[in-house]
Amino acid sequence: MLGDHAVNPPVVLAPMAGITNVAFRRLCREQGGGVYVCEMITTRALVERIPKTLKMIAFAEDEKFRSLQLYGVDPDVTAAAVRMVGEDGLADHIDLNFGCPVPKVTRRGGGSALPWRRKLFGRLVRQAVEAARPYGIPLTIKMRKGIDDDHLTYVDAGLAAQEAGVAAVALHARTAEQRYSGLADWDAIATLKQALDVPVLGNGDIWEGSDALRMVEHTGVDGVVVGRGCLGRPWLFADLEAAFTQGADYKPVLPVLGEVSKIMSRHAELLVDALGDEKHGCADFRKHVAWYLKGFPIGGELRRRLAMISSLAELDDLLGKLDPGVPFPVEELGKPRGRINAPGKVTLPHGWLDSRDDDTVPEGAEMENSGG
Ligand SMILES: Cc1cc2nc3c(=O)[nH]c(=O)nc-3n(C[C@H](O)[C@H](O)[C@H](O)COP(=O)(O)O)c2cc1C
Repeated sequence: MLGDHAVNPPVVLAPMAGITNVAFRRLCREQGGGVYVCEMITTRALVERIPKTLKMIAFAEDEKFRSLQLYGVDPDVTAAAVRMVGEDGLADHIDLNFGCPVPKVTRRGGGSALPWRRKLFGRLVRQAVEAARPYGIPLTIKMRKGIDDDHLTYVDAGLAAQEAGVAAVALHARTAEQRYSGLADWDAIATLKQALDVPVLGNGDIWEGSDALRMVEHTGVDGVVVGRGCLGRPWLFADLEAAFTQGADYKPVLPVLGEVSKIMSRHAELLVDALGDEKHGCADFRKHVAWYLKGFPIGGELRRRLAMISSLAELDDLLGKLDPGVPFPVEELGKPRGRINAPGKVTLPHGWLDSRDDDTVPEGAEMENSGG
C-alpha cells in the first residue's frame, strides 16, 4: 500500500506540526519499522519555494520512504505543489491534510473544513492524484469525521477520495469541534472501512501496542496511525511492531529511567544536528521533556531545570542526577498525553455550511506559512 513494510499491518507516525521533523522521525525509526510522515507543508509556501518551508522537508539519506504531508485549499496550487514534489524528487509519498481544526486554517476553508464543500474537495483530490500519477507517487488523505456531529463528512469524503484514485484514506475519528477531547470513535473507523475498497488507516487514541491490536480487531482497518502516543515514548514503535508480530501474547517492554534518559539524550543530539546548533536544538527539545518524564518521581526543581536546558552538556549533567534504576510508572500506561484540549466551535468562512456544492476557492485560502 505505502512502500515496503517491516510491520504488518502498517504503522504510520502521524504528521505532527512542530514534532515530526527529521530528528524525531529518525528517533522513531531507530525503534521500529513504519511509515514516518514529516511535518505539514503548505502548498503555496512550497510552490513559492519559501526557504523555511524547503528546509522543513529535509529527509535523512537513509529515510527510504520519504513521506510528506501537504496542506492546500486551491486545487491548482495543490496540483502545482504535487508536480513540484514529483519533478524535484522531494518525496516518495504525499498525504493531504483534511484534519486540521485550528481556526487559522478552518476560517480559510482549509483542513477539516474542506470536505464539507464536497465539489471543491473532490476537485482538489482528483487534481492532486492526477498530478502525482506520472511520478508514481502514491497519494493519501487524512481527515476527521466532519465539522461537528451535525455536519459529518467522512463517508462521503472517503468515497470521493477513492473515486479520485487515492492509495489509502486515514481517519482521525473525531470531529473538528472535538479537537482532541473525548474518545476517538472507532465505530466510525469501522463504518468507513466497510464503505471503502481502498485501504483505510485508523487514527485516534493508540497509546499502547494493545490499543493498536484492539483497533484492528474492532474496525478491520488496514493500518494504524499513531500521534500523541509516541510523544516522550518513541519506543512505542518497537511495542507496536512486537504487538503486531506476537499478537495477544505481546507484553510491552517498559524502559527504566536510565534508558529513558539515554533516549532523551539521543533525541536532543539529533535535534541539535537537524536544526544546526545547540541553541535551536535544545530550545526545540524542551517541549519534549515533560512528556518523557511524565509519572516518574523526580523533584520539581530538577524537572524545571531540565525543561530549560540550553546545551547538551547541561542536559547530560542533569540527566546524570536521575536515579537510572527507577522503574517505568505503569500507572501512566494507556493514559492520554500531549495535546488534550477542550472542544470548541469551528471557525468557518462566512456561509460555509449553507452551500455544500459551492466549489469556488475561498479568497485568501492558501496559507503562506508552513507548520503550526
Ligand atoms: C502537536 C500536534 C500537531 C499535529 N499536527 C498535525 C498536522 O500537521 N497534520 C495532521 O494531519 N494532523 C496533525 N495532528 C493530528 C495528529 O496527526 C493525529 O491525527 C491526532 O493527534 C490523533 O491521533 P492520536 O490520538 O494518535 O494522537 C497533530 C497533533 C498534535 C498533537
